[in-house]
Amino acid sequence: MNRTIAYDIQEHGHAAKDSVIVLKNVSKERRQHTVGPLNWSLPRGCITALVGENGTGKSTLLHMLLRTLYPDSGEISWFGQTVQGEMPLALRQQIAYVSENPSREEDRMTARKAAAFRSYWYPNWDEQQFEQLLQTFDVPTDAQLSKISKGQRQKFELAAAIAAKPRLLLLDEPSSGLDPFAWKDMIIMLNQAMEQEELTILITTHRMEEVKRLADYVVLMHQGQICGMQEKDELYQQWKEVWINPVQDMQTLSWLQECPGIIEWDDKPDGSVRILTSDAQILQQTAEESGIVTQVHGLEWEELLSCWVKDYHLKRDREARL
Ligand SMILES: Nc1ncnc2c1ncn2[C@@H]1O[C@H](COP(=O)(O)OP(=O)(O)OP(=O)(O)O)[C@@H](O)[C@H]1O
Repeated sequence: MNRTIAYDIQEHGHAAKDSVIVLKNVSKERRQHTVGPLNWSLPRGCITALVGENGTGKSTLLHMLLRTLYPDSGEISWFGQTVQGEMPLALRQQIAYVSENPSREEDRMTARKAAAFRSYWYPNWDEQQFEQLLQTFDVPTDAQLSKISKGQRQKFELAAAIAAKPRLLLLDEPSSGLDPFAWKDMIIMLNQAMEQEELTILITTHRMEEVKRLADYVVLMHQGQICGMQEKDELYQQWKEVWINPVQDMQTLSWLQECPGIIEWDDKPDGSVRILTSDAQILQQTAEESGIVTQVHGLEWEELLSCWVKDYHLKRDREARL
C-alpha cells in the first residue's frame, strides 16, 4: 500500500498544497528552551511520524495543533483556516487526539458509556465501527475503563478516536508501554483506518518499528526546531556509510574530501577512512577512478537520525556564513 501523495514542499518547507496543517514561524517559549520558529506543513491523507529526542518539543507542537497551548508568535492554519483565540467547535470536531496517558475523566465509565459521551461531541460518530473495533481488538465493553489493562485502554482510546471520524488524528506516543500483541493491534487498527476514509495521522514515537510499519513521511525535531520532513523510504536511502582503503596520494585525498554530501570524515589508525555522506555514489566513483577500494553500507535508524541532525546543522552554518 502506498498512501504517499504528490507533496510539494516549497523552498522553506511550508505553504505546501494538499496540507492539512500549515505552520508559519510558530514559536513557543518553554521551561528550558524555545520550541520554534517552526515552518512546516502536514501532508493530507498520509501518516507522518514526528520523531526526535526527549524534550525537543513534539508534545508542545501537538498541543499547539490541538489549541490546548497557544503559540507566542506565528500562525497555524487547520484545513486552510486560521484561528484567533479558542478553536471553533466545528474545527475541533474534525480533530481527534490520543495521548500516552489517557485522561482520568472517563476512568469510572465503561467503554460504551464513554463512547456515548464522546458521540455528543463528534457529529459523525460511527457507532457500528466503534463496536466492531472493540470486538475485533478484544476490548471489554462493560468494565470501568480504570479497571481494564493499559493495552486494552489504549485500544479503546484508538477505537474511539477512529470512530469519531476525524479528518486529523493526533497521536502522542500511543504505543508507550504496550506489549507486542497490543502494539500489533494498534498498527493494524491505524492502517485499517487509513484504508477506509481520508484521514491524516500525525504520530509522535520513539519506536523505529512503528515508523517502519506506519509512516509515509518522517519529520525530525531537534532542540525545538524542525530539521525537515522526508518520505520514509527516501530517508532510509538518504545517508550511507562509505569505507575507503588507505589513500597515499594527497591530490586524490583532497578530491575525495571535496566530494559533495560528506557530513563526517573519520580517519582510522590503519589509514582507512569511514565517511558518512548523502552522495555515496559520487564518492565511490571518485575513489574507484583512482583505484581506491570502497565499501558502502546502509545505516541503522539511530545513525540516520544523527546524520539528519548533523546535515541540518551543517546547512544552517553554511547559510549563516553566506
Ligand atoms: N507544562 C510545561 N510547562 C513548561 N514547559 C514545559 C511543559 N511541558 C514540557 N515543557 C518543556 O518544553 C520542552 C519540550 O517538551 P515536550 O514535552 O514538548 O518534548 P517532547 O519532544 O514531547 O519530549 P518526549 O519525547 O520526552 O515526550 C521541554 O524543555 C520541557 O521541559
